[in-house]
Amino acid sequence: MSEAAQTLDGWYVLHDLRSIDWEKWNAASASEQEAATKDLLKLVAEWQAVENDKQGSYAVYSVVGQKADLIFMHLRENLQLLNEIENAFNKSAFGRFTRKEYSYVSVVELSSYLAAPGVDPMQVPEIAARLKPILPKSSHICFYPMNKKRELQDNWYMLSMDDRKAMMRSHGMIGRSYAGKVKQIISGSVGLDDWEWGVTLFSDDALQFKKLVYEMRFDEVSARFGEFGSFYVGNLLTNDAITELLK
Ligand code: VOV
Repeated sequence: MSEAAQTLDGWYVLHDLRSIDWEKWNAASASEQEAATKDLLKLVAEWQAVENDKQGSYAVYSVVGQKADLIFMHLRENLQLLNEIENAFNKSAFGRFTRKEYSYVSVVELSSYLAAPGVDPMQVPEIAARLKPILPKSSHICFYPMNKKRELQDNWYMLSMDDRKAMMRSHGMIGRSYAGKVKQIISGSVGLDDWEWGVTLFSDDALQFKKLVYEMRFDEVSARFGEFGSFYVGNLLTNDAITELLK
């Protein structure tokens, strides 16, 4: 049996994708619409307060294209807290105007492939901070789930640790060349959801998502082993943008 990579695991993650039922919304009275908008902004304020206390983080984006209208990303210490967030949303005046399109449950993960030997990673402040990240409020988000192949010829899980380390080093080098342009949050979901990882990218320039993902397609770990689910790309929804959207 090949040696399993050790993982460091941080906050749990919920990606919650919704569509707005515009027919219902347009049929609602102005006061109902106003109450629903207020309720959504109240939820956002609660999420922001939790983030200010460093007990979790959140992101709200509108989705471009027809897969959904909104993507909410929440990070919390445990699954119960994530469940509370989705229940509160469902019960809210705004939640009643939405349809559930997709969700993804995972946990922020760092793998040990590139860890410095003899160092306790939890004692390195930057590593601890990466496990409980405050999500950047960048202009754009890109989210997709992925697997690593388990086929006869190309089975990631049967490669030696050294081979996997070498490939992850090359992967990390490409990623690092996007420093300052793209921030990545990798969350593990083996045993939690239908794919093995959630990949969430943030950038102020959406074109950088295409450039980064394209470049990685030529790198062995993605070229040989990567399998990808649907991509969701979106624009930041500030409070003003939420009010404008629902006007
Ligand atoms: C901004 C870009 C960026 C950077 C800097 C970066 C760096 C790194 C490092 C250094 C490491 C290894 C240690 C760790 O930190 O875990 C990883 C790990 C990982 N990555 Fe990555 N990645 C990026 C970006 C990045 C992208 C765009 C993708 C999607 C791949 C694609 O083809 O679409 C990805 C995937 C992953 C995954 C699934 C893992 C876990 C693999 C496992 O088997 O455990 N990643 N990644």
